[in-house]
Amino acid sequence: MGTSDSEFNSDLLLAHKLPETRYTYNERDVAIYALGIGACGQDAVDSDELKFVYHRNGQDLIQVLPTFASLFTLGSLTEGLDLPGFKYDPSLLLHGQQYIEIYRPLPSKASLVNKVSLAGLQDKGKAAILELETRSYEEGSGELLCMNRTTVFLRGAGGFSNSSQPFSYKNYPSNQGLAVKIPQRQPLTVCEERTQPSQALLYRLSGDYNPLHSDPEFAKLAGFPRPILHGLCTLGFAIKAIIKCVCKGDPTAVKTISGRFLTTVFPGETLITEMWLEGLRVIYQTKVKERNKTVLAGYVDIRGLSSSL
Ligand SMILES: CCC/C=C/C(=O)SCCNC(=O)CCNC(=O)[C@H](O)C(C)(C)COP(=O)([O-])OP(=O)([O-])OC[C@H]1O[C@@H](n2cnc3c(N)ncnc32)[C@H](O)[C@@H]1OP(=O)([O-])[O-]
Repeated sequence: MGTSDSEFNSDLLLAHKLPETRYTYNERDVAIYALGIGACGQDAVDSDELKFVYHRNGQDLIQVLPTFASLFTLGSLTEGLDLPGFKYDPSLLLHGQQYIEIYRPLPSKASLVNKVSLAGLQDKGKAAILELETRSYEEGSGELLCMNRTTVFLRGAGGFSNSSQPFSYKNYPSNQGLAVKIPQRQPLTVCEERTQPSQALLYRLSGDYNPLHSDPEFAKLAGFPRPILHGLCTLGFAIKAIIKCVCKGDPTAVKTISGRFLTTVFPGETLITEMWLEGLRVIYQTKVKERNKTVLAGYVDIRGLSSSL
C-alpha cells in the first residue's frame, strides 16, 4: 500500500466520502432525453412513444421513461471523479454496466439531491472496474426516488495492487447487475430500431458531453475509428423496446433495470432487442444488425403483466 496520494491506498480510498450532487430537470429535459433514445424516431405519431415527448394537455403531463433516472448519476463521473489513493485516465473510460432501481414513477420535473458512494473497485490487471452508487432523493419531501449503480471499465488502470492477490471490493449483493444467461429458446418478442447517424449528437444534449461521442479525433485517440454511441443511449433504446413490447407501453411497470455493455455501438447502426419472459423478469439482449454482434444484455424486473401476454 502506498503512502503518497498518487499511489494506490485502499484505506484512503475506502474512507473517502464522495460529495453530494444536485440534479434539477423539467419537462423539456424529459422530452430531449426521449428524443435522444429514439422516441418517435421512426414514426412521429407513434402513440406508444409520443407520450414521452408531448402531451396535448400540457408538457407537465408527459410521461417519463424509467431510464431517464440514469442521467441523475452523470455529474459524478463526467465532471472528473477525484478519488484519493487511486488514479486513472478518464479518456480511456468505458461504461461497463448500469443497474437501476425505481421506487416510484419519476415526475416530469424535480430537484434532486444525490448521495453518492463507492460501491466497488476491482483490479483486473489490464483494467480496473469502478462502481459508484447514487441514491436520488427529491428535495423538499426527502423521498427516495431511485438508485443507480454505475460500473465503469477503466482501460489501463489495472495492475495497481499485488497481482497474486488483486484488490477486490464490492459492497452490494452478488445477484445484482451480473451478466445474464440468455435462454436457448426463441425469444417471446423482438424489436428492431435504427439509430440515426446523429444519435449521439442528440443524446449528448442530455448531459454527457464526453467528446468520445462527438469528436472524430478524440475517438481515434481513444482507440475507435469514429465516435461511439453512449452506453446509456443504447440502454435507453433497449428498455424503451421492452416497455413497448412487454409492458404494453406503460413505463411505470419497470421496477429494476440491469444492463452490461458488451461491445461498442456506432451511431446509425440498427439495434435488434430480443426479449424472453421468466416470471416477472424480462431477460433481453440487443444486437447490432449490421455486424451481428451482441452489444448489450441484461434484465428488467416488472411490477405485473398485462393479461394479454
Ligand atoms: C458513465 C459515463 C461515461 C459513459 C461512457 C460511455 O458511454 S462508453 C460507451 C458504452 N460502453 C461501451 O461501448 C463498452 C462496451 N464493452 C466493451 O467494449 C468490452 O466489454 C470491455 C472493453 C468493457 C471489456 O472487454 P474486455 O475484452 O477488455 O474484457 P474481458 O472480457 O477480457 O474481461 C475482463 C474482466 O472485466 C470484466 N468485464 C468485461 N466486460 C465488462 C463490463 N462490460 N462491465 C463490467 N465488467 C466487465 C470481466 O468479467 C472480466 O473479469 P473476470 O471475469 O476476469 O473477473
